[in-house]
Amino acid sequence: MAMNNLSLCRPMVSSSFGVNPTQADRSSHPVSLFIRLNSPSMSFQSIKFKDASRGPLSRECHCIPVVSEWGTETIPFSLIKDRPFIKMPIIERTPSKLSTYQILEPGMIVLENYVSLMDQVDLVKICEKWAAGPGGFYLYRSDEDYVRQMCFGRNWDPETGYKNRYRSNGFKPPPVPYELISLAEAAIQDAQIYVDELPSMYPDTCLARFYNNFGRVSLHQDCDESSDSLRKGLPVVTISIGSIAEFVYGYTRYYKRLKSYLLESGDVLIFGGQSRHIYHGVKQIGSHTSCDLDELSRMRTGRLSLTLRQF
Ligand SMILES: O=C(O)CCC(=O)C(=O)O
Ligand SMILES: [Fe+2]
Repeated sequence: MAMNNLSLCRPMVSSSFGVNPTQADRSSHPVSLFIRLNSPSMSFQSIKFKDASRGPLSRECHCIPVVSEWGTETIPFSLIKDRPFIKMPIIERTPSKLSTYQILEPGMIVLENYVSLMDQVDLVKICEKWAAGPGGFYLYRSDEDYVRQMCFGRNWDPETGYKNRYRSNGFKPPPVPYELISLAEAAIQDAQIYVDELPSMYPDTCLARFYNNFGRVSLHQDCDESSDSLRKGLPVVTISIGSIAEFVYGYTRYYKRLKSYLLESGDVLIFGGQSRHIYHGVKQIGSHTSCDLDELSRMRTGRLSLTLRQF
């Protein structure tokens, strides 16, 4: 499988990148009421969040962590459930569903179904190359086995930001895979057609997170990048793979004013420009995922998010 075909996931903007009115329900609902209704494969019953009764998210800023047990090194963690030989069927690399987009706020957009199934499988494989090695996934909450992370390009951790070039185990993060760089750049270029004043950026760092079905990330702003990057509003690009995630966001930390959006496998979320400092978090992970992805990638049940930024 040719990895460099990743660029093919970029939709033809003029033909397949229109707004699909049926997708309009996906965003801007109050958090507590949000139900995704628009997908034939997903009804209210089929979205099972593990802990729907969770209260407001606590505040977390990447600059000011609220937990002290960050950075626990753990035993190797493979993204893959097991390693059977899978004969890959020939599948089109173009997205199977129509790519659409939703503008969430000025400078903030989701490119829905942007990454084709086969490119998602490739991205899982690329991450898996590093996942269980010394630079691979580690727990950042020692008492909660919910979210693991690893870095490409630059080391980042919630306690020290980008200050430590090496992980606590002495490992320097591998370079950002070029497939991820070109995907992020293509996504930004496509987004710039619809979003005013969205600057370009060259991703030199990528934070990969793997959430199991109890995973979440508290409300925070991404504010550890260089002052130049922040001042220019260089966008943050997150690729979602696997289980659906309830992403919450808003210009305030006030829980009731947050909006919510369900990110699905293959979606790319971008926020930059005026929204670069927006508060955001992952409230919960649902059990719904793509059976095809499950079968082809053998990724563990959960969500892989790949967040690219320019330091
Ligand atoms: O996983 C996500 O979608 C968001 C992750 C995030 O906010 C971050 O890494 O700063
Ligand atoms: Fe973030």
